[in-house]
Amino acid sequence: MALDKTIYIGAFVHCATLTELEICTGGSIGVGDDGKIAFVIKDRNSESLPAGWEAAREVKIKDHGFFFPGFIGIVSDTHIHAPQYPNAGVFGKSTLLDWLNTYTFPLESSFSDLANAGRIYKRVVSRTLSHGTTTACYYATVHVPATNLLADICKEKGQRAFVGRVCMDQMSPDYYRDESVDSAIEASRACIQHVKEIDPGNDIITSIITPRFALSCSTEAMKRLGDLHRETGVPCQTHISENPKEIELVREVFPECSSYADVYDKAGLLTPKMILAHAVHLSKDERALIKKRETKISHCPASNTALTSGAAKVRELMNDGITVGLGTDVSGGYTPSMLAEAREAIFTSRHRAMLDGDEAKLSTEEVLYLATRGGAKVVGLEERIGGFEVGKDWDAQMVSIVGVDSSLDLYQTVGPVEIFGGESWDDKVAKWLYTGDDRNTAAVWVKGRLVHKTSNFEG
Ligand SMILES: O=c1[nH]c(=O)c2nc[nH]c2[nH]1
Repeated sequence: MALDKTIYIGAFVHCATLTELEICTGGSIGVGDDGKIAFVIKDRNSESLPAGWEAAREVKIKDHGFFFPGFIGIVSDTHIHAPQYPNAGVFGKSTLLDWLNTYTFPLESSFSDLANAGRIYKRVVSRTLSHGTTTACYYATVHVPATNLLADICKEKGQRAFVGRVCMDQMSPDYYRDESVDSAIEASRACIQHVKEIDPGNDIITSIITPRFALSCSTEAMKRLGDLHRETGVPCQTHISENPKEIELVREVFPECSSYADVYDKAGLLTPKMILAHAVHLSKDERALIKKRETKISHCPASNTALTSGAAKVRELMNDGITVGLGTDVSGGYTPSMLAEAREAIFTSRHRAMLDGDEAKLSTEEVLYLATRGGAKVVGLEERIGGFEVGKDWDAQMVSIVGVDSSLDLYQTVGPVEIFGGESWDDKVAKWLYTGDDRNTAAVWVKGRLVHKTSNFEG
């Protein structure tokens, strides 16, 4: 469907590098009818519009707001369990292995009911879009029809998504598991085929091979999934080194492997197109192997704290040259908001700094980078999304922030971000990060298509 050529006018902010934001307060970005950025004007006072754009539609930022790249889930969200959304905030005092058995497997098994799956998946996609998540890496369940439905819903609502059918053929409950290696592979192939049919060019939907984690997959299943990965080129995602008891069990179940990372490596799964979630307790040798294989990591700080899994050493991972993004890990993580996740990443890093020294601290700029450009690299789309450059897709959110006006009632302002007038632009971005929420996400676009808007959006 062709889109209107549109010029987005006003302040825009994106990550120039890991440590620097580029803030253009008087900019214009032209987006063509193909949803791609056609031009970027950083200062409207000194540059004029390219020819042919005089009659284009205009969308203007008001007050203290700005355009920001969509989150890659890494905001992009690089790790989210869509079927677990009804349990967001429900985890008690559990830790990973009892949490899976008490809360997670019973809920996921209910996705054999397609009507139930549709109700929940529609909500997850709408909710994550409302928080500015333009790309999400979803774990679905073992069920083929429900997984395919999630892909259909993402396509219909316009969210860029990686959709994975979960494989689990061992150490899983009788009521929720793959019956055999053959049936697991066949079901994975069926989901890959479905995505090929609904989006042959992976324009916005991509299938992703998803062994749940080493404990729930036999060596044979992981090897066959590794073969499927090589044969199809379809990316992969799984969990690694999240919880000490889990790691101990992996050692017992796979005595022939030298480490958790080695289990995946021996199966042919440790590749540049694999996303490993958590990576809390990796050894130096495992980090070196992951770096060598160019495998990516999704840092999930909210979940790691909620399930008391540990505080990942993100600075160490980044210093090693490993590509890191952010994941909400709903429902190990309590929030579908990447903005909240970015805050959690900052606070987890402050706790690390109290143990390891100040270098561990992550800055505002760094977590916003992880949530945008970092996430784009994790999902292999850094040429297409993550920042505002000519040729990239317009995956963006309009951040709406109004100044404090004493004539307005407390609840007539937009969300809890309070701008009193003395703030620099860096301060405004920091205030959004620390105090903002989805009320500040006035509109969201994926590949130029408006996929979410609130009453604060006029355009
Ligand atoms: O955070 C997590 N969520 C899950 O669903 C899961 N499964 C295995 N390991 C896991 N970790």
